[in-house]
Amino acid sequence: MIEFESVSYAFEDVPVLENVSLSIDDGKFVLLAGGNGSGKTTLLRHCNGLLEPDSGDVLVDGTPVAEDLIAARSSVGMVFQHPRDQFVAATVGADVAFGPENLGLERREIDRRVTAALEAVNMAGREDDRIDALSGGEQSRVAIAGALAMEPTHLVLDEPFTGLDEPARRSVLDRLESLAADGTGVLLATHDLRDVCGLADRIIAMRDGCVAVDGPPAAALAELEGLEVRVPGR
Ligand SMILES: Nc1ncnc2c1ncn2[C@@H]1O[C@H](COP(=O)(O)OP(=O)(O)OP(=O)(O)O)[C@@H](O)[C@H]1O
Repeated sequence: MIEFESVSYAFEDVPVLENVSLSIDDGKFVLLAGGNGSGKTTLLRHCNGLLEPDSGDVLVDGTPVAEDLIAARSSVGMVFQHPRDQFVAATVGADVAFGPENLGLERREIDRRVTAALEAVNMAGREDDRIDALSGGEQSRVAIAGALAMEPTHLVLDEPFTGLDEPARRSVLDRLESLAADGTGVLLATHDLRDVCGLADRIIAMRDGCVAVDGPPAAALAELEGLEVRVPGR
């Protein structure tokens, strides 16, 4: 479980998160909606300690993130908005292996995880491909595989469809749908709910650093007016 307890955070004295409290159960598909600058990225970055609250606490599986960063980062896999921001190696296999290598796992276990993570994103057997030769959709899926190789309980994604054409968007969405069906929790930040809300168990919407709406999709969608979020039918 990921829990935010009265979390506030400011960039240079400008409040960005204000008294955010919420908890996200394992195995749920949760959409984090909100317009530009509403605080989605900042909230996500608190889930695995990339940012620390000025006040309040973020807990993963009951432990404050700052107390055990390694545990939080094993439990919460992060996929950034632009996959290129997260690649550390030139080839697919080396990149996906990077996280498990840093956990100090044995080679056989690392190889097993890389194979499984690439299978999960439909990139099986592509270990030797150069990342810079992949399409945008393939890069996004490799970025997701890099997070999956840590065998996280939650996969946290920040606007993963940015810059993708429709087929690529569809293929990333299909992968997320099957991961969620297999029990991985998904927390996905987006300002465009049009073809993702059918997958969600819950929508949390932010406005000005606060949680403005939180509930099951049908109820939440009815309350999103004025939040700069694209919803089905609009
Ligand atoms: N590194 C930073 N320094 C100063 N201000 C920042 C920084 N990062 C974000 N902010 C500010 O914090 C606020 C929230 O930004 P954040 O990126 O969390 O919102 P967002 O909902 O993810 O928006 P977007 O959809 O545009 O990515 C914005 O006003 C933004 O300008």
